[in-house]
Amino acid sequence: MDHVPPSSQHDVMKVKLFLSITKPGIILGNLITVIGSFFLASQDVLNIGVFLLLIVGISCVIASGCVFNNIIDKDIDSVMERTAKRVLVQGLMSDRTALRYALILGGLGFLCLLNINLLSFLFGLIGWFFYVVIYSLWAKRQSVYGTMIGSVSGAMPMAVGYCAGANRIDSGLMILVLISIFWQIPHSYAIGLFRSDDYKKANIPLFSILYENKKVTVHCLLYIVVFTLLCGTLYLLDYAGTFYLLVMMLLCFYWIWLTLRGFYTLYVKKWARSMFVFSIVIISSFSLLIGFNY
Ligand code: HEM
Ligand SMILES: CC(C)=CCC/C(C)=C/CC/C(C)=C/COP(=O)(O)OP(=O)(O)O
Repeated sequence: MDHVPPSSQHDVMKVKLFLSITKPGIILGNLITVIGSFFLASQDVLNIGVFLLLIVGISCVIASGCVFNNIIDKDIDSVMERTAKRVLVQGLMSDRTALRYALILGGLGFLCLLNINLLSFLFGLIGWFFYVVIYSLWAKRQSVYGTMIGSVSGAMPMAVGYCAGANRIDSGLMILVLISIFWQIPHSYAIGLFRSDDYKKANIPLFSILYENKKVTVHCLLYIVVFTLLCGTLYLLDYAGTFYLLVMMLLCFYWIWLTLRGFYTLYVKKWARSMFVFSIVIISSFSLLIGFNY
């Protein structure tokens, strides 16, 4: 027998809807990079108040962007198997409610970032603008460069974290942004390969759909080699220590080896999925290492 009263069950369902429409997986992934870059930039002094404002602020700003994306992408999401069960596609929430929710999340998030410093606020705004306006409204549907544009937005949470800790633009910030961009492109090309049927159905002009697998693999390899060099540069400029360098180089070489296997694999989707999983492993390890090994 079910002992939960129907009204509480209804409330739990509602909370779940409001949570899932914010894409919690993407928020959590970004939070790992935000925390790493904040700890790296904070060096000796860790301001707990700023840390809390940062976590709440950037989570709400990303959540706002993701709810807007859900509203804009409803037609695309409805034809892709992976996204067909999303809240708005299923009609479980009205667009109007979602829009109000996105505005409240954005307002709250930007207020928190503004209370940290102007740079954190501005980088948050750039990230939101790139994701909602340039990526979701235009590039994802129209341009083969959609992934590059999306990756600019995805790099901004790291810039926000860095500026919350250091409040300046310097070589450390620029390398972190580049590392994030060069990581995201193979991350999303891999997804494009193992979800190719979905993206074809939705008519999304992804690089990994328009070009043959070998060319995509060559591009992934180039991005990952540059990512490796950038990781090394962070050590050379003294932003990270020897333990960071050793572990990162091992992980990068493994990623390069995994990419090379793409040239002769017969199971492209299986290989692409392993590239996606490893991209998550390497960015999480990177964030932990820069955060704890000054
Ligand atoms: C720093 C930026 C990024 C981070 C930290 C990140 C992190 C993640 C994480 C942790 C997941 C798994 C959780 C989930 O599926 O909800 C994921 C999935 C995904 N990411 Fe990323 N991502 C970033 C950028 C991008 C970019 C630029 C794109 C595409 C242009 C992208 C597209 C996707 C898609 C489509 C999935 C779902 C994959 C699937 O299950 O089929 N991500 N990302
Ligand atoms: C400050 C700020 C708001 C930064 C943005 C952070 C962020 C959301 C990063 C992910 C970037 C991205 C292009 C994801 C794919 O979206 P998609 O719409 O192609 O994914 P989907 O198919 O799962 O909807």
